[in-house]
Amino acid sequence: MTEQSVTRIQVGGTEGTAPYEVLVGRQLLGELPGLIGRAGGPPAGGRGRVAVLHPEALAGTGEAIREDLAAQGYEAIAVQLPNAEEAKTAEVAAYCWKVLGQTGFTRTDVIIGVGGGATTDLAGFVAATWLRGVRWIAVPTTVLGMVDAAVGGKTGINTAEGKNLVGAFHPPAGVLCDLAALDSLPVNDYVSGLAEIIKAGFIADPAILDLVESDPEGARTPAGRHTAELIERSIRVKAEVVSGDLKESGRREILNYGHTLAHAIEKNERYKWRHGAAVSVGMVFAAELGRLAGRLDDATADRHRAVLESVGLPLTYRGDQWPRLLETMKVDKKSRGNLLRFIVLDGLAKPTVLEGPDPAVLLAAYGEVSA
Ligand SMILES: NC(=O)c1ccc[n+]([C@@H]2O[C@H](COP(=O)([O-])OP(=O)(O)OC[C@H]3O[C@@H](n4cnc5c(N)ncnc54)[C@H](O)[C@@H]3O)[C@@H](O)[C@H]2O)c1
Ligand SMILES: O=C(O)C(=O)C[C@@H](O)[C@H](O)[C@H](O)COP(=O)(O)O
Ligand SMILES: [Zn+2]
Repeated sequence: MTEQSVTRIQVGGTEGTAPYEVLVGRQLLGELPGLIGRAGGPPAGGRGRVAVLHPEALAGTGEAIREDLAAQGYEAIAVQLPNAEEAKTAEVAAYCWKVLGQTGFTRTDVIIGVGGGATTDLAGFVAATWLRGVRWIAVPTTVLGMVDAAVGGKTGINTAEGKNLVGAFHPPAGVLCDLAALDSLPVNDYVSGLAEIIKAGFIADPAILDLVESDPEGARTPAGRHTAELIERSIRVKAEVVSGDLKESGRREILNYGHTLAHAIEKNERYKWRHGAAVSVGMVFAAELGRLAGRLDDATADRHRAVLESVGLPLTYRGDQWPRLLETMKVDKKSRGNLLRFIVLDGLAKPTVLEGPDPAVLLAAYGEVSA
């Protein structure tokens, strides 16, 4: 991809939803008005209303986008959200509904979520629920947001009982990934997104793992020589999966690799852990579970620790938390009644579901990630 070129990745429409594009490039914000129009925007002539939802850390960016849209004739408001997971609450959603109600937001108006995955999850959830569904556009500004959260239509909030337990499947009308946004991303947040990239490598595209292993230091920075390819390959993995299973009735579950334990860790840490850090530990756990269940070869299981550690992601969690983590995993969205279900690998890029593993095997796998 050259400096000014834009990569367009298609996400197919399914289950009554429209197809959309994920744009990857630089200086992409000029694409917003066109996307708003294609999003079934306001009546001809009228520019209508646009709500730019952004985190506190991106107040300048949010206001700049609002000003630009106002200059183009939109009635544009900016709504500041808390940073990170503090945005993914019912209270913040209710605040957004109040603002939209007071602004007279109608079904031809558009919500724009500008921020990381926590912001786009909340913005998408507000779009899914306001007036039973208005259109929205995602402008992810983190690695994790670009390669995963903004694509695929999963939106939602956390509750005291668990991660993402309230939400809706509500695909965006388009996704703008401006790689320039990554220049200001703190390194720990940047590295957190690498967990989802490495996940895509293990479940579907092993070339991603080769790229990370060839330059782990470079993988940790926006200036890395493989940055654009790592991001685009990961988006393509997600786009291909969600194009065939929007509502996770089957194959989409593979994108949840490492997440059963990850979400339990995030809840146990009161959502203070970065999602990617929890997913990293969750993937090592899932690899050990696959190995102990006789499904995964040693080389691929061992490769998990090597690749994740090479970019600075954690491999272990507190060893004294198993009972609480197990309880939380029971309300994981992949569970069916009392049946625990895990995504494991039958080999590299061969994800599958392991149903009802022996509790002793689960405990032994946890022992392998216990600090
Ligand atoms: N819906 C999905 O399919 C999906 C997929 C993966 C993850 N997620 C969710 O995404 C969330 C994690 O997203 P994340 O890793 O992007 O974290 P995040 O949204 O919490 O952002 C991390 C921090 O960086 C700040 N920030 C964002 N962009 C920045 C930038 N360009 N420069 C400087 N600071 C910036 C944010 O304000 C925040 O403080 C989790 O809640 C996870 O559950 C959702
Ligand atoms: O898009 C999906 O499907 C995923 O599982 C992607 C995950 O990386 C993401 O964290 C997702 O939010 C987890 O889904 P959940 O249904 O377990 O909340
Ligand atoms: Zn995830």
